[in-house]
Amino acid sequence: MACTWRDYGNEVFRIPGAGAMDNLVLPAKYLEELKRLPDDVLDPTDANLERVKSKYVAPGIDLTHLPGEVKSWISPALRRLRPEIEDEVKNALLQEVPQSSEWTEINFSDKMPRVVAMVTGRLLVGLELCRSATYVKLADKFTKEAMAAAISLTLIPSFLRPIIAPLLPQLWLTRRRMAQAEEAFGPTITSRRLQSQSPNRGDQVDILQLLIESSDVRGKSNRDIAAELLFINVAGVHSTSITIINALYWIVAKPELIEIMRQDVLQALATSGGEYSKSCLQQMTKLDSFLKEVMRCSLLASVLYNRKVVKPFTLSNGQLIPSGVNIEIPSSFVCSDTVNFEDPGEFDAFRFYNIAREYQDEKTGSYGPKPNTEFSAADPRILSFGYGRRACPGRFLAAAEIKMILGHILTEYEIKLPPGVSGRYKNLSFGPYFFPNPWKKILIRKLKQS
Ligand code: HEM
Repeated sequence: MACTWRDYGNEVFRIPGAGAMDNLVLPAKYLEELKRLPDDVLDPTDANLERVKSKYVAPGIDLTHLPGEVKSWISPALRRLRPEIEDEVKNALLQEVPQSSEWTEINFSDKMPRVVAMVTGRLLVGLELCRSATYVKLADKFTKEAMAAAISLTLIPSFLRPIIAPLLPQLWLTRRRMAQAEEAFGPTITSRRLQSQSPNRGDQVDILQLLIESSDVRGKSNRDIAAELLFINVAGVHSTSITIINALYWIVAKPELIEIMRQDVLQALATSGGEYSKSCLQQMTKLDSFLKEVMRCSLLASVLYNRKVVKPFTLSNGQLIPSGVNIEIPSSFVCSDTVNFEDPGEFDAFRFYNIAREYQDEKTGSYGPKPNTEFSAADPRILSFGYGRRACPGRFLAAAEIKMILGHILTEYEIKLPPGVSGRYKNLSFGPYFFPNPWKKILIRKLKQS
């Protein structure tokens, strides 16, 4: 009989893999003690780069400093650039979504990665580049092809990878995209290098500029910088667009939610003069709860919180964890455990909204310290954004983008399942990854302005 997470979710167990080292799956009860271990004992960067097989996808390119650079840049950038994100959301939806008042079929798996590439690109590379057809195509295609290459490599035993990798068509594609990116972004990188040396250097605020400036110190080429940009897209665009598609598949399957979420967005916008300000986004409490439930019920992977063990350590139960192995936490088990959630098998859009309200002060209306009810919290009961010091630094940006994109779709369009279709489109899985079925369609039409 097949084993389930319920049989093993609370034990340490080993997954013999095709990798050089096995994966150890640790129960979530150890998260707090794992969180206290320094990076020279548990290393997320190595584990994440191994997961995307960067050694093969981008040979000879050092990507280890990227998490630090993204982390230092992202929060100030989000504070400064929120209006620009909103502007780009409007532009990207105009470009990618049919504007007809007649019902039209749309495949969001094709369209959403391009929308998110443009919106995230506005922060990463600025207005001019993020709207160029070549940038959007490269960001979209490289993200998909790099994920496909990583998954294919995972299936090949590690000792055979150096021999088989050069024969893999997925790797030819990613290498071709990197060469195209160097050619396409090269002139911008070169001209910005010159500007940054000039006393009249403009106040560029995107990450491309930071990568260029740090590359002068690190002696990096245009090829290195172009590859770094593509990998930031892999981190940012893929998970954000999958989360939006998951949310759309849930909401059309439960159409009674559409009007409730639309009103939640409109009421929040009414308090901010129609602008997606920080406080307006925070006031979309029902949408926030819905999105967190989407994350819980449509996980991106069955195991998360990947770390490479650099030095051996001992768990509080006395078990020695040796160096060299990868560890991970069984997110599929954690987020469906009755210890963490009541009726975990139910999709309850208001689950976190209702929990948060229990913590609301009746007199002032303000919330006390809420137990991780926000979508963007790095919640150990769901783990979609990881956990601890090295949790996803892009989660606040992702939350802002997702709310703005869904907010615009809900308030400017009507959406529904095609005739004859009912229920939620089932997600597909490959290895530990889950993703929305890329062949499914939704009907959309522009809302009539009253
Ligand atoms: C819904 C969208 C997103 C999801 C679900 C997501 C998920 C994750 C997860 C699970 C991790 C590993 C954390 C850990 O192991 O503790 C991570 C790390 C990371 N994410 Fe995200 N992410 C999202 C969006 C973004 C965006 C928009 C960016 C930036 C543009 C970004 C940049 C990063 C970076 C740089 C890391 C590595 C952090 C480190 O090693 O310190 N992510 N993300």
